[in-house]
Amino acid sequence: MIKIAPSILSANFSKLAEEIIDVENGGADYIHIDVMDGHFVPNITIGPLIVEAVRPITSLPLDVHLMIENPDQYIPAFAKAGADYISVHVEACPHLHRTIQLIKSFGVKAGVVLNPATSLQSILHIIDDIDLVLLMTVNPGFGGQAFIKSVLPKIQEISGLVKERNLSIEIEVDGGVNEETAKLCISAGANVLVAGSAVYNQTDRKKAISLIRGCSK
Ligand SMILES: O=C(CO)[C@@H](O)[C@H](O)COP(=O)(O)O
Ligand SMILES: [Fe+2]
Repeated sequence: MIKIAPSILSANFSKLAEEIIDVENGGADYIHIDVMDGHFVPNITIGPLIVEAVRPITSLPLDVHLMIENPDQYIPAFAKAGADYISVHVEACPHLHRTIQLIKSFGVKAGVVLNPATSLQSILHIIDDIDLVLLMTVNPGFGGQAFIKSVLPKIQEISGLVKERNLSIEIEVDGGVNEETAKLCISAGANVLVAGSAVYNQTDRKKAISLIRGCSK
């Protein structure tokens, strides 16, 4: 079962509630929220206040992707704001195991994110502790970038590991996912596809979501 997580980064923020309801009605499985701090990545976006405002708008799980330095400082605020998943970049976590325990202490599902250049080796020690692995298929910071195909073997590698060890970890991909690149990600073993521009740049979001999921309409 392939899940689609539209990223609101590409939504029209002047009517955010409508934009979220539109993708929920269109069959989205999660709402992906990109949090950027202007330090870990060269862009600034959303804070806990927006997560809190979005929470009552939808019954879908809120999938919060933290692209920030020192995530431990802000995890409590995002958890209290209503995040269902909080994912942190391994590149921003010198004490990754502690950070994952902090996320889970709030009853929130814990994810780890790897930049395209980061190898799976960096998360092997915490593989039994996490709910989700997010593999970036662009360099984080902006929507609308081109998919980096060289990440595909890493998706296959984590997928093989998850099967071999019979783990219940979701494998999410993020960046440049569209109707075509989605097929490559699904074949490699991903089961959650984040899509920002490929959903929100279309007027018919239901059709866009179906096409990314691999349905014919
Ligand atoms: O985390 C990020 C970017 O850093 C993403 O979630 C983007 O928002 C995805 O946008 P598209 O590449 O699908 O347009
Ligand atoms: Fe993201």
